[in-house]
Amino acid sequence: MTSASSNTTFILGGARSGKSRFAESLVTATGLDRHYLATGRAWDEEMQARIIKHKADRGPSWATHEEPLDLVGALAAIDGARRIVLIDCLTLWVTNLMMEEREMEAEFAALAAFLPDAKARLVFVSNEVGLGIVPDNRMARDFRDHAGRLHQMIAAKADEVYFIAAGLPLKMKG
Ligand SMILES: Nc1nc2c(ncn2[C@@H]2O[C@H](COP(=O)(O)OP(=O)(O)OP(=O)(O)O)[C@@H](O)[C@H]2O)c(=O)[nH]1
Repeated sequence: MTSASSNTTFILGGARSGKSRFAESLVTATGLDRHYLATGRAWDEEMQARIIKHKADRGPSWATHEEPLDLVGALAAIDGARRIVLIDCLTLWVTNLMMEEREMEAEFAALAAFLPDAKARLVFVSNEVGLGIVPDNRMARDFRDHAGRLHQMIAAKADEVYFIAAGLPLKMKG
């Protein structure tokens, strides 16, 4: 559970590591107004079905927001005291920014600048994609590097950081 004073939590883990479930239980335990900010897009039927199930599993006590690119704009629109926002997930945001050929460092800097001013508590979820072998193509290497830089920035600013493996949280900071 996050401590009462923590404002930003970062949850990092592999695919199907249980990070989203851990993040959702952490948010629920705070008793604050729950907001889910999805960066993912329903690009095929499998993803559509997965999203429908995720929404049903979260239930009506969550407000759902979907924003693939303007993360800071979406956070600013949701922001407010007594609120907690689960952002799921940063690697999909990085993917979407790369597809639109956005200036990554500027996007990351805008997010870094927003964090200290946020009135809502923020819980970021992301995929650790840097533990395998070096990808054999340029785009995948760029993606891995952007994600790694963004993760370092968020972890440095977060009050609490967890790494999730096999459904088990390892607290790394806070
Ligand atoms: N657009 C949209 N996407 C959603 C919604 N709910 C969940 N998602 C997406 O579903 C993704 C997580 O689902 P999964 O692929 O099943 O989980 P995972 O991240 O591989 O696995 P875990 O580590 O176990 O959480 C998130 O990154 C979200 O972007 C929603 O309401 N709308």
